[in-house]
Order: sequence, then structure tokens, then C-alpha cells
Amino acid sequence: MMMSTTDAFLTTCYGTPTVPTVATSVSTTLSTTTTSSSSSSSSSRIVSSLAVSTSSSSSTSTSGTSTNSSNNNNNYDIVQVELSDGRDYPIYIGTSYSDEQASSMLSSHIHGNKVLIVTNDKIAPMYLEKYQKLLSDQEGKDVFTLVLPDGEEYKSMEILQRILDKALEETLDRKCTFVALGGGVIGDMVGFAAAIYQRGVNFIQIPTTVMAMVDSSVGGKTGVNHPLGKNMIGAFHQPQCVFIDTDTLSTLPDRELQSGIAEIIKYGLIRDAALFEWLEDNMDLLLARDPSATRYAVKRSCENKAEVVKADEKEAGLRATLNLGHTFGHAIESGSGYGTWLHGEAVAIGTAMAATMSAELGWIDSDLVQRTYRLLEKANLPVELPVDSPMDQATFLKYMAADKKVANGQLRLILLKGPLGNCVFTGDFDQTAMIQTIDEFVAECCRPNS
Ligand SMILES: NC(=O)c1ccc[n+]([C@@H]2O[C@H](COP(=O)([O-])OP(=O)(O)OC[C@H]3O[C@@H](n4cnc5c(N)ncnc54)[C@H](O)[C@@H]3O)[C@@H](O)[C@H]2O)c1
Ligand SMILES: O=C(O)C(=O)C[C@@H](O)[C@H](O)[C@H](O)COP(=O)(O)O
Ligand SMILES: [Zn+2]
Repeated sequence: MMMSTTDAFLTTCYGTPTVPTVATSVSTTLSTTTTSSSSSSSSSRIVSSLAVSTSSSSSTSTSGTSTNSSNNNNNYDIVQVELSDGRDYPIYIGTSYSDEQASSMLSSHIHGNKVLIVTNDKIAPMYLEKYQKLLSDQEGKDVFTLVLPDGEEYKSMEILQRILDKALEETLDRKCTFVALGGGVIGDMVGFAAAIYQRGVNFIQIPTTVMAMVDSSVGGKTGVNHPLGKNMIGAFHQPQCVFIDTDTLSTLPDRELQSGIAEIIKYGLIRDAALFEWLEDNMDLLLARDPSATRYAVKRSCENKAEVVKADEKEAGLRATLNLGHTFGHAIESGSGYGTWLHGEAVAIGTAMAATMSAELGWIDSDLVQRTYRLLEKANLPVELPVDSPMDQATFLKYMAADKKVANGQLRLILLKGPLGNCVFTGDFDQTAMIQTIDEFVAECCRPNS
């Protein structure tokens, strides 16, 4: 008898399709005051929940981060990422930096005398000269630059090789510092190059997109894509600092801005109900690039991410919750061809799928599904696949089977469960709900035999 695509997937990921699955995920809870994690308990799940008051944004000290406004001009905040072994680092979130201020802040994180700034051909004309000058202003520093092609399709080993070639050509030694100037693509690639160059050198993140400011520059996940899967080759490697100048967002196209908002919505859904509610009330301001709304959203996102990274740097469990919508979303990015969808757009559709599936499982009520859809749509993000999408059930299942959260052949997903702000990371779900969800989302375009 021929096996259907669904059965083939279930066999790959769950053993025999008809046999009930056993969850192998871990259990972790996090609150504002206590953090506990365990990486080995079986048949349990992760639950994360954190209620945060929106008024706490300028002087909070929460698990995993300490936040303050520590400068006379009050033009920047610092969110501290707290890690083991003296690897803590600051995220500077600011605006209107003077050249002198930016130069001295950045230079305090550069210890060697050779610096390599890597950016792409879209960002270079706007910001490279400025940062090259800021870093060259410090005596005794040699600053080299490298400009890569722009686009998700260039987040590859082949293009990353150019960073290593340049570093070797300029005889950069182990004390050198790489600087990633750009969005998440540049940040992930430069971070990975820094992780493997001479077995690891320092690097600094200067994120210039919302996506990079609220998510990718923080937490040390670095890497490149592979045709068979998103971010499949990489390393955990933390930066020396993250330097955010929200003024750079003035040149960011609307579509890119909206893409980054998908990850802010994610923090609200998985652990920060107050942030979600703030987004419901303030999305228009965020889309209009209102400076204080932008600063609040970036800061609150960095605080959320820093707390999770502190609790679980290498994704033993809790950190996986940052992957809400990503198993579906990464399948959409890889399956459609890198660059077809922006990362945040694919995550937005994936988030809609995760919410739909969670409701199908009876884990959240329909009101939360509707609020999720409404907020994504308010951010002008997609919540469905277009009719001409190449994504069909088989393509979803193929890429999902290779997801990095698959453990011992079992796919695990982040799903919403309970009231707003709560999620689970689990392989213990009814598989038919997942298949049904995929079918609902491909039904409009290319479901087999439709
Ligand atoms: N490491 C992590 O934890 C993490 C988290 C989230 C996303 N990511 C990765 O990040 C990538 C997506 O990042 P992204 O959304 O920043 O995409 P991106 O890096 O491709 O940048 C988006 C576009 O905006 C341009 N751009 C950047 N800054 C600009 C500016 N200030 N003005 C005008 N144009 C500007 C870029 O050149 C590009 O064309 C994906 O590869 C995703 O997997 C990683
Ligand atoms: O930092 C994390 O952990 C995340 O999962 C953040 C995600 O938004 C990001 O897209 C990340 O790159 C996904 O990681 P991956 O391990 O699923 O490739
Ligand atoms: Zn993401």
C-alpha cells in the first residue's frame, strides 16, 4: 500500500502514525521574581508566563536583565544581558547620539587594534562611512570594511566565506573585532563568522532594522541558511555589545518595519500580556515610527529576550518558546525560496497557524485567536498564504521534519495554551490538529487534489 505524505511524515517524526506519542520536552516556569529550569524531565512541557507593567519601562530590574538610563542626556537606555563566566553585555537603545558619544561607547567594547565592519550594498551608502569614521576616531585602530550582497538568499556559507577571506587577507588576529552593521541577515552571518574565525573572535552588533533591534542582535544565535533548512548551520556566540540607534530606522522601508513587529507580537503572545495589550492600543504609533513608542517597543522586546536568554542561553528548553510560529514560518521561507517572504512575514503566517492549531486542540479560546489575527493584520502582516504560493502539505511536512526542535525523531512545537501570555513547548499534541491546520492554510492555493 502506498503511504500518503502525511503518513510518511508521521512515520519520520513520530514512529508509527497510529501509536500515541510521548512528550519529551522539558519543563520550565519563569516569573518576574523567580526563574527555574530543568533540562531533563520527560513527559512534561514548558510554560512561560510573565506579567509586566508597561509603566516599568525606564527603571526596571527583572530576572535576566537590569535596565537603566545611565547617561546625562538621557538619550539612551541600557538593557544588560546577564550571562555566566563574565560574558554579560549591554544593549544600548538610543537616539541622537553625538559622534563623540557613539565613538567612545563603541570603542569601549573593542580591545584589539583591528576592526572589520561588515555590511551590505544597501546599507553601505547610508551608514558605512559614518561608522567607519566613528571607529577610526580612536587612536591606533585599523578599520577595514567589507560589503556583501543584500538579501536573505545570500545568507549562505558561500557568502560567509568572503568574511573569512577578508579577515585573513588583512591578517586580522585573535584580538580583532568584527562589527555587524545591518539587519538580521548581516548580524547572523557576521556573528557566525566571528564564532569560527580562528576559533572565535569578538564581535559587536549594530542593528539597523526593527527585526534586528528587537530580536536577532540579542542572544547570540548566529548562522546561515541551507537549501534544506533555515539557519541550519551556526553557533551560539554572544556579542560584546549591541548598539542600537533608532534613528537608522528613518530609512527602513515600511514592509521591513512591519516584518520586525511580528517578533514583538511574539513576545506578547508567549510571555508578556501587557506588551500585547500595549501593541493593541499603540500599533498606529509604532507604524508611524513615533520615537517614544519605538523606543518602548524595542526596549521591552530586548528585556524579554534578555530574560529568556539568561535563563536558557543554549535552548535546553525555555528559549525554544522564542520560536513561536517559526516551525511553520521557517518551512514557508525555505519552501518558497529564501527572499520570497521576509522572515517576519513568514513568522506572522506561522503565528496565525500556531494560534489556529492551539484553538483546534482546545488550548486557547477563539477570542485569543481573533485578537492574534487582528493584531497581526493591524501591523499589515500576512495571516494566510496567497493562492499562488508553492507551499503544499508535503512541502510543509518536509521542512518541518527537519526543524531543529525535532528530538529523537519527534517534532515539538510552541503552541499557545491558557490565557494571553502563556505558551507550551511540547511534542505532546494530537497530530491531526497539526495536519488539519496545514490543510486549512494550503487549502486556498495548492492542496493536493483540490
Ligand atoms: N539570530 C536571531 O536570534 C534571529 C532573530 C530573528 C531573525 N533572525 C534572522 O534575521 C534575518 C531577518 O532580519 P531582517 O528582517 O533585519 O532582514 P535583513 O537583514 O535582510 O534586512 C532587511 C532589509 O532592510 C535593509 N536595511 C537594513 N537596515 C536598513 C535601514 N536602516 N534602512 C534601509 N534599509 C535597511 C536590508 O539591506 C534588507 O534589504 C533572517 O535571516 C532571520 O532568520 C535571527
Ligand atoms: O533567539 C532565539 O532563540 C529565537 O528563536 C529567535 C527567533 O526569532 C529567530 O528567528 C531565530 O533565528 C530562530 O532560531 P532557530 O534556532 O529556529 O533557527
Ligand atoms: Zn524569528
